[in-house]
Amino acid sequence: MNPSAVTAFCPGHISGYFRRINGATPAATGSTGAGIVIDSGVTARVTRSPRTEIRIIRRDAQGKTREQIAGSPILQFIMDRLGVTASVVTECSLPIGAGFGLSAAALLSTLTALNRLFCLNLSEHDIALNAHEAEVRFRTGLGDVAACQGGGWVVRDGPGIDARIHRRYDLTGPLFAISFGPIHTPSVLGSPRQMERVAAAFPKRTPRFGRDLFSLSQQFAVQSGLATPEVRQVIHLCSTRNIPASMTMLGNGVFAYGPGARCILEQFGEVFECRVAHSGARIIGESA
Ligand SMILES: Nc1ncnc2c1ncn2[C@@H]1O[C@H](COP(=O)(O)OP(=O)(O)OP(=O)(O)O)[C@@H](O)[C@H]1O
Ligand SMILES: CC(C)(CO)[C@@H](O)C(=O)[O-]
Repeated sequence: MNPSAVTAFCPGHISGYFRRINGATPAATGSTGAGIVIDSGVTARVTRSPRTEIRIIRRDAQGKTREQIAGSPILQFIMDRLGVTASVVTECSLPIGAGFGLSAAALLSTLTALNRLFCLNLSEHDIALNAHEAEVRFRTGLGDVAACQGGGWVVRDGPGIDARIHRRYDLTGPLFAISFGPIHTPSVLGSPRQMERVAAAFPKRTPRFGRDLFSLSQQFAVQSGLATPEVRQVIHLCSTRNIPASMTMLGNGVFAYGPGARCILEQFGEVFECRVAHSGARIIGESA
């Protein structure tokens, strides 16, 4: 029997460094780079409905609603493309637009849930392809969908979801992040001048281990000109205490590794704690 409601979860992704690659199609367009798939992301609950209604809810650590947004053009686009209507409620606790890859997580969790609700017979590959193409079209991300197909800290060797992706799990401790506010991703990704600086700052080698990812990302954040003064200040303070830290691409924020990071970050604002995720999008519940 077909379920009446399905809930799916997808982890978020913090990009440490990236370079835009333009392909002939959205599927072949994306980025290479490295980042961390995190165990905090987006949960999407979908139910049958004659009209599509989308609600985004952001909650605090206690489950209290902090923010509610009606509608999501990118989710609406993907649903129109699939030819389905449903009521969709997404929930997250990390801030939107702050470099946690939540648009990719929202797409992947919603598509995973819709696929089950309507028995669409899409493979995981089809789901990732649809999500990636939507991200590229809307300029909301380049490499987040590719990364969120699995867990770990990741190095992506090419653009798109079929690129070789190396997943590693040697960052076993807690990660902490703060946000000074969003950065409008489409404006940065759509600026040829900014993309030139980003390409020039792309590291000449790949990270050898988890902490190395932070060093390369830090150099990239500064050399690309993307690091804001407040991000630079926090990263500098972390460096003086030997704490790996860098900028959450593309958000005005910092992510840092290890137990000592919390007390530094909390001097600057609300601290979000997460860990490296071990898997990508999945169904977490359904009702008959
Ligand atoms: N949790 C969510 N639920 C549903 N839609 C979302 C969610 N997060 C983002 N979106 C959709 O994606 C659009 C673009 O989001 P945006 O790229 O700014 O967020 P992000 O992915 O968190 O940011 P970043 O690219 O910095 O990682 C939003 O305007 C919204 O329509
Ligand atoms: C462009 C980007 C930094 C923003 O989300 C990310 O998608 C990436 O790493 O390609």
